Amino acid sequence: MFKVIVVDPISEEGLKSLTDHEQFEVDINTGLSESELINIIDSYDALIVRSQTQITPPILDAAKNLRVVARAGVGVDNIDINYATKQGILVINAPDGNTISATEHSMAMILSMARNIPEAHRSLQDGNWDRKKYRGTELYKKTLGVIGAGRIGLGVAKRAQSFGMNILAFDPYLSSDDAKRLEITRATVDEIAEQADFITVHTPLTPKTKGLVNEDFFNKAKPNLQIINVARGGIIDEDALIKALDEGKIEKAALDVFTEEPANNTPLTQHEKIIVTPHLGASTIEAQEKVAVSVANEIIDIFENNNVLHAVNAPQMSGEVEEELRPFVELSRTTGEVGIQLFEKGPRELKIKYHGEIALDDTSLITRQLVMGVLQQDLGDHVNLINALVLLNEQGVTYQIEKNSKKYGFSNYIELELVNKEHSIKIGSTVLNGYGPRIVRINDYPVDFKPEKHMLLIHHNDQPGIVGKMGQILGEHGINIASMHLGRHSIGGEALMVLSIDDEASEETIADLFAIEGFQSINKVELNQSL
Ligand SMILES: NC(=O)C1=CN([C@@H]2O[C@H](COP(=O)(O)OP(=O)(O)OC[C@H]3O[C@@H](n4cnc5c(N)ncnc54)[C@H](O)[C@@H]3O)[C@@H](O)[C@H]2O)C=CC1
Ligand SMILES: O=C(O)CCC(=O)C(=O)O
Repeated sequence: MFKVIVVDPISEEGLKSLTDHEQFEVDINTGLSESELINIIDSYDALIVRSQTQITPPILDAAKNLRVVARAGVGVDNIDINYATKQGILVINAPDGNTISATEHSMAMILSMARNIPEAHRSLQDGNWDRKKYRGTELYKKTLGVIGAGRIGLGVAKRAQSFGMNILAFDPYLSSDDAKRLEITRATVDEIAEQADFITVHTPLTPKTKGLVNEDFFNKAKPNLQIINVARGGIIDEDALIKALDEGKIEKAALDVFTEEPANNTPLTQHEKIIVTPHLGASTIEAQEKVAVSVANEIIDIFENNNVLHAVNAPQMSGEVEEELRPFVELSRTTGEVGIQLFEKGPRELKIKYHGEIALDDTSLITRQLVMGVLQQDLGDHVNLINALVLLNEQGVTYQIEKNSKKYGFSNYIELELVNKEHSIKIGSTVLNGYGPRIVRINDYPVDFKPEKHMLLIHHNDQPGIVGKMGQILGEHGINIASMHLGRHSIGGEALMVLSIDDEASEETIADLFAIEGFQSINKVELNQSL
């Protein structure tokens, strides 16, 4: 039984798949303070929020059993993503459930602003009949600047086109092909500032987008500019906006979002040239149901099938893909475990190479498994697919990835190199058709073995009789050899022996083996499990 807590008001109808599911117990407990949530969170496996509840480090620290934080909406600014990631807690969102509602709200804001609807409504209610004062502006043949051409931005662009507007868009991910197909002109932020009659922003709030529309922008703007923000407070610098409106540099603004919400104590909500709504973009029956259905179904899929469709802090994972990549996934974690045990000291850098067909795949899951293998030795179960790269960074270890679709002797080849100032170790691995996962290279030695739970890797001189002596000593210690592989550079030169044994070798056994003439070093490798 998995326990889920819902801490913000969310469509209960939309949560039905979860509330009706026999494997899940759902508690709806909204309006909790931070300390109230801290007191109860440790018994829950999943947490569902909208935008009110702030998911802070103290809550995540107390959430000892939490696997998933689900945001029933797009923006995840109320969740401390970095901290959740560090704690190994998956964060998901519902990125398209409220797109249509936010798009339509943006159009409503543009139209209300252009036609002075809120002001005219209020004036008429006050007993006036003032038709001249509330003369508006047509959208037809005007230029709309869209900053952030994602789901909502493009939705607004499409609707604005049906009003006969020309669209300029700025988004680093908008390709020229897509722009052409959508009949949108790609433009810079400056070009939008200089040419647009209306502007709408639809980016997330990031260090790059914070204050993207600022005093400098307004100085370049046309005096008839009307601007809206239904994305996140702060993308338009609020002080600069008030100044530009007061100085007549632009004409009007419409805001659904604010840097501080609830926005009860700001001149923005009282300004005569600004129309406002209290973050209503996603507030429709349909959007709230869709986002609730989305997070409810995804939570079930995560706990039942390990499928993650809308991960915010992890690669997308699906049970199916994982099944397909399973041999590589297990092999890579094991490769990391073998690598760190052979390296002995802490590495400063990991160099990961993907060669052959696998280089064409999304390898993020495999990279994380390699890193998990490396870190698990010291960090144990705390490391998982969500936090592996963050914890690696915290250990002061960098990593780099090289991909080459050319084959490297095998149709697929993964190489992990652990590096520090003094030395480096390379472990090469592959999945052989019909034979499964294999380690095929250790440094410059070609080898071929399936990693097993108890192993010994012995550097020795290639000389007659050495294998017999080793077998005899292991026998005397009651240790059976399951398999043995030898790799050497040249006859009589340095060689590497890889032994799988049925039981762990004691320190005493290793000391006795080390006494064999010609043995240079012995590394004991203990894996969490055999492949
Ligand atoms: N007011 C409300 O109730 C709602 C607000 N939102 C907010 O609307 C915003 C957009 O949401 P979606 O369209 O669903 O997201 P999306 O992820 O589909 O689109 C965001 C777009 O912004 C672009 N972008 C990111 N950084 C940029 C930059 N520096 N300059 C230009 N473009 C940049 C991205 O490339 C992406 O195409 C988000 O902030 C979201 O939280 C979403 C739903 C409801
Ligand atoms: O849940 C809400 O009403 C806010 C929606 C929103 O801002 C978002 O999804 O980013």
